[in-house]
Amino acid sequence: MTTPVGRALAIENLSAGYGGRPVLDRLSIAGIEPRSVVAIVGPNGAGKSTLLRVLAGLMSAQGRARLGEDDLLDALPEIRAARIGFMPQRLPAGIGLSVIEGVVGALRVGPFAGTTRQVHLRAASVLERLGITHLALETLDRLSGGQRQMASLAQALAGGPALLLLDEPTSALDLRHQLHVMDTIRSLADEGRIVIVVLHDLQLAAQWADRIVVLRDGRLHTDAPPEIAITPTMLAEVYGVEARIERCSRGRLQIMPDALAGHRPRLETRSGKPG
Ligand SMILES: Nc1ncnc2c1ncn2[C@@H]1O[C@H](COP(=O)(O)OP(=O)(O)OP(=O)(O)O)[C@@H](O)[C@H]1O
Repeated sequence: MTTPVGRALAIENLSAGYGGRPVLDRLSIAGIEPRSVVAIVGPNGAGKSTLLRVLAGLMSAQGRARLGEDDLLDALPEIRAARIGFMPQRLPAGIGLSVIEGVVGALRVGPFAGTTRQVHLRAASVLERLGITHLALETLDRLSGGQRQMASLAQALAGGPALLLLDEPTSALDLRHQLHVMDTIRSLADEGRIVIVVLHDLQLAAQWADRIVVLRDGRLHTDAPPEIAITPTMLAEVYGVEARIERCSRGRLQIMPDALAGHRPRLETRSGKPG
């Protein structure tokens, strides 16, 4: 894939909501450099998807979100299409296209300029990169949840955008595909892109992200590298969970949730009865 020009992303005082109900509240995330993977984490309803939708231009907001020289909130649709690849939490149903037609469609609206043959070759190479060539002719509507996620990811990264916004790309995937997708995300960033990925799996976030942004109630709670962001205190404050954090033999963080904060776990005796 072509290497995009590196552009830093800066989010300043972003506020957004639905029908007058505020969700994001003056959210600022300082300079996100090209080649970085930023994991957005936080409890259900914290505003993670809303943040991605705002950055993708799918809802209006106050504040600024600058990608290089462009303010994404004011950008023309063609500028956004050229710069951003967005993978929603769920691909809309009722699309009668095959997997490869979906990728070709994404290339047609994006910045990729080429002959019909070039567009099809590019679409085929994207499917190959994700290991889903065998799904090329399957209808999107007839795929399993995990297969749909892979097809949706293929559409998002097809045009080689500078900024990739991925909303829970691994939530329906088996272990092997999770690793494949996170590995692909890492290599996409290493090519010069920014990848912002919403994840519920903190273990994956700790292993693959350069930076963890924790949202709580639409506000920034923490923005730091994994070793600093993921702490028992953060897990208690944000998720209401008591957890231990240890390092495995490879030095990676291991998160072990023990109980809801303030609740003692029921200990089983050998006889299987609570002790
Ligand atoms: N289309 C919508 N209309 C009205 N309110 C919405 C809409 N989408 C989301 N919300 C509300 O905005 C808040 C934030 O939702 P959002 O989907 O951004 O959270 P999230 O952090 O992505 O959650 P999850 O982890 O459950 O996916 C929630 O209170 C939700 O009810």
